[in-house]
Amino acid sequence: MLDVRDLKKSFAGFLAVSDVSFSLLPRSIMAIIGPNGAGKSTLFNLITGHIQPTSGRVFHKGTDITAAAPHRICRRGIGRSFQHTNIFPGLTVFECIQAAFIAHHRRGSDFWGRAERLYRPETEALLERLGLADKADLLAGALSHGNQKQIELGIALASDPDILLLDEPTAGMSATETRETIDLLRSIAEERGLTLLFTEHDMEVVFSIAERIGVLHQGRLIAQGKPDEIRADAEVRRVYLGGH
Ligand SMILES: Nc1ncnc2c1ncn2[C@@H]1O[C@H](COP(=O)(O)OP(=O)(O)OP(=O)(O)O)[C@@H](O)[C@H]1O
Repeated sequence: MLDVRDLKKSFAGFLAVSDVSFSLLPRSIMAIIGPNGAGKSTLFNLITGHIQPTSGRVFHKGTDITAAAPHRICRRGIGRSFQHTNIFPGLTVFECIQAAFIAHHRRGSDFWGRAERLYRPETEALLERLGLADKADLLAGALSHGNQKQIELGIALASDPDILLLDEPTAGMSATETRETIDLLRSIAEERGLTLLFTEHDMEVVFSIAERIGVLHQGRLIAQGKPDEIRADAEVRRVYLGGH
């Protein structure tokens, strides 16, 4: 589904990502973990075309997508949600998701169509699935942080991705919201046959949902493998996991 080969990004001589290689099988769930500044966001930005690599390649289903424009990569089926929520606070929850459907289907410039009539059933179904149906008419900006992250997940799902990149999907959530979000992600991924790649600082989240884990340290992927293998890896324990 995704093949990252020898990816490298240098910022004025500083190697933020260094020779990173890994592959994602269809329907797999992989976490990228590592301390602050390890290069996780840079790696995601390289995959989604938001920054250009110094060298290395990214393949999506066998096609080289290295350095393609972000909207093209999104349209190919690589969706993303960000660490800091990226919603329109002045729109209702319904309008946020509806706008994402409209944007994905490029209907925004449809002069004769009334935007508010478009994609209503799709929007309603997705809100229902996210557990946000009862909040559809509330302003997105007035919702809890956890609900706003769910809206963001909905915006990413509206583009019907086959891979979803999630940057700290449970950051800032309460324990209950975190548990609900993990359950939601797992079940939506299964239903839609999604491949998930996510970063996360909460090790409980990582070890409860990831089938594979990659550990970034100073830009290098120092280990990758199944959760048990990562837990037992001496170098990973030394640089990152500590007591986990
Ligand atoms: N545009 C940039 N110019 C220069 N240095 C950068 C740039 N973007 C990131 N870096 C540096 O690259 C390194 C990796 O940063 P990155 O944000 O990818 O780490 P991260 O693992 O996502 O951290 P966090 O967990 O805090 O989000 C850091 O040292 C950062 O200062």
